[in-house]
Amino acid sequence: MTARYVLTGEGFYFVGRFLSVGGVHHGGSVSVRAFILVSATSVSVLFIMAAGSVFRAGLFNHRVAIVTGGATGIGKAITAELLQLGCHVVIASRKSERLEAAADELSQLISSSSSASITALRCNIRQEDEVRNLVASTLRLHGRIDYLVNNGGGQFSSPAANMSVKGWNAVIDTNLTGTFLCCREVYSAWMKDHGGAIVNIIADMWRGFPGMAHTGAARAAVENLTKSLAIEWASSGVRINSVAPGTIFSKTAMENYKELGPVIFQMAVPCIPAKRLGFPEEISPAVCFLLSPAASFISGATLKVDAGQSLYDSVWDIPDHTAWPEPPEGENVGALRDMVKKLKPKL
Ligand SMILES: CCC/C=C/C(=O)SCCNC(=O)CCNC(=O)[C@H](O)C(C)(C)COP(=O)([O-])OP(=O)([O-])OC[C@H]1O[C@@H](n2cnc3c(N)ncnc32)[C@H](O)[C@@H]1OP(=O)([O-])[O-]
Ligand SMILES: NC(=O)C1=CN([C@@H]2O[C@H](COP(=O)(O)OP(=O)(O)OC[C@H]3O[C@@H](n4cnc5c(N)ncnc54)[C@H](OP(=O)(O)O)[C@@H]3O)[C@@H](O)[C@H]2O)C=CC1
Repeated sequence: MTARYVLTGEGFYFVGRFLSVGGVHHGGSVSVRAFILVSATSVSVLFIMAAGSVFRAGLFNHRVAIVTGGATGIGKAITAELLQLGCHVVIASRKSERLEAAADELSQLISSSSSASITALRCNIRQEDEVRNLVASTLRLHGRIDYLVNNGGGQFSSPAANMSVKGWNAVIDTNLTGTFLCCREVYSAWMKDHGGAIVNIIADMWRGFPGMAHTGAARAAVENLTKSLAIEWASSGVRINSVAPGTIFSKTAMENYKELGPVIFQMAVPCIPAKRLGFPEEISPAVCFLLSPAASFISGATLKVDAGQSLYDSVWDIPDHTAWPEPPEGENVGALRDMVKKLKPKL
């Protein structure tokens, strides 16, 4: 059953709390699905999920967020969810056309009674002066910055041996240094004195990132940066956490890899315990949770949102080879040779 509601009052923090929700509050504008459990003696609302957000509408009213890369893919889903929660969102990236198109589209999500707004600002996070301008412009516009989502970034696919220094640096400068610059500027200009919450998007780089080693190195560094800043900035009331997505499909993510895009995404599916790709709308609730008061005691943490992918298989195939040095001679190597001799006739 689908209906239209505005969720107000207490209750809608995240899915885990749904079963303790006592009442449903009706109004007008956020589309939700209600699952109704009917038994012989009672009819009860089992749980309710907003199409755009599972959180309480108005949770981020009058708050201000910067989302880098907020015009596409995961960043766009985060922006949409923040807007539905009443937040003023500034989206920032390099391509003005994309930014403006997304701002136009996403502004349709804002109901006339909402205090939310969306602003598009061009910024290359690799450029220190552009990051400084982004933060200054946001403060001029809204007078505060409560949240920063470092989502802008990316990489190209290449064996490490073929990477030029320029290509390596482009990825490190974007994913690591860009994230650092955004954190530092937002902290210095606002959060140092007023607190706030930061989420850094990293990746499933727990077993390395073969085929995209530059991004694996950068994301692992951002995870460590997150921990350092969680300690250094705790006394300012700043919480900072990371979200590590698994393989998340979006049109723009696929296009980034050009003709390899469909192959890269298709190859990942067997390695995902869910046996399907993830979607940006499956990342944004984790980000909103970490920004929200529901995460008030969480800092320096990483939330994997990958359906268990990081615990499972790798897309990187290692062909059979004899390139490794022989093991040291001894009784165990001898025993192995004997075992192989006995097994061989049966193979
Ligand atoms: C599915 C798996 C999980 C998915 C994870 C995701 O993140 S999905 C999200 C995916 N979304 C994104 O990743 C979105 C954002 N990504 C990007 O903007 C780019 O991928 C970027 C980070 C490389 C920056 O690029 P840019 O053009 O602004 O950078 P630039 O002009 O400053 O220097 C570029 C230098 O880097 C090199 N090089 C670049 N491309 C290739 C290549 N294909 N081949 C080889 N090399 C390449 C080359 O050396 C080049 O210099 P050259 O030889 O031209 O003088
Ligand atoms: N999709 C996936 O499977 C995974 C994605 N990630 C990461 O999540 C983030 C979002 O990716 P996704 O939505 O999938 O892919 P997209 O390609 O849609 O998003 C990347 C975004 O980053 C922006 N961006 C790139 N470089 C810069 C820069 N120098 N300055 C400012 N903005 C920049 C891009 O905008 P513009 O080009 O206009 O600058 C774009 O909006 C990225 O950091 C990505 O690497 C992590 C793990 C898995």
